[in-house]
Amino acid sequence: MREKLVAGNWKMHGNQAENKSLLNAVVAGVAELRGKDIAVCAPYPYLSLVQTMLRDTNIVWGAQNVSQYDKGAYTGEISAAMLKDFDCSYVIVGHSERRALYNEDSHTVALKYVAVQREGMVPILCVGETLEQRESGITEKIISEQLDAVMNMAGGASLGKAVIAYEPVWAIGTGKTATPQQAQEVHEFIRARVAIQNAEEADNLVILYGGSVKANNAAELFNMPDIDGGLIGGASLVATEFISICQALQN
Ligand SMILES: O=C[C@H](O)COP(=O)(O)O
Repeated sequence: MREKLVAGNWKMHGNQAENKSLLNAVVAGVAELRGKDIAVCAPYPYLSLVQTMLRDTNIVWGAQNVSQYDKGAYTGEISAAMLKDFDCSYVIVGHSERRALYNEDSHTVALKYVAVQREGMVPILCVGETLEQRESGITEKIISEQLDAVMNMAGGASLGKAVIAYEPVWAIGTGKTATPQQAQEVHEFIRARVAIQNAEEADNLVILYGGSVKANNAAELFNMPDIDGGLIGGASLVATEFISICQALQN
């Protein structure tokens, strides 16, 4: 039985005061949801703050990126071991903003994925197509390439302890959500693709949907058979919205 998960991705937003007030509200608002998997992925400078504020709560925290290297002369980079040192649970890898704005290719994403798993954390691997790719009918080809880079990684990246987030690029921050049916179709494809290599892992794999999830559409999305929760951007910055989205896990 797969556990559903809601993970907030704060992206590059917030400051100490705003983060404290957001977390205070969210912690109180989801306290009754003990047993549900809830995470927030904060910007690096706030890792310590988030770690401290979430101690003894039912929310875990994650990071939004990681270096593919273990250690060394990589100015400005943050290693998986450093994140683990702050009790990080999840690390987003391959977000479309990083693929598009920082030229992260699927091979680099796969190296990051492996680095996260090596430290015992759970990677949230983002995959998804642009509008142009969808309209050209190559959504499945794009997703397959992004998945295969990880599945075919030498040394064997496991999809056993991982989360996949399907994030159609055209739905991110646009207010244009994929319909539950559109999302379900791709989620089902992802699970089937993973099942070719390992049916049990595919069955247990948590696949999140991300892209303009709000309080008013979360339940409908999360009720689809292959949608196991959400990766939430903008709405994770608004306590009432994020709490309602977490509550939608119960339906
Ligand atoms: O990581 C989160 C996604 O990019 C979705 O962002 P959004 O909810 O603001 O559309």
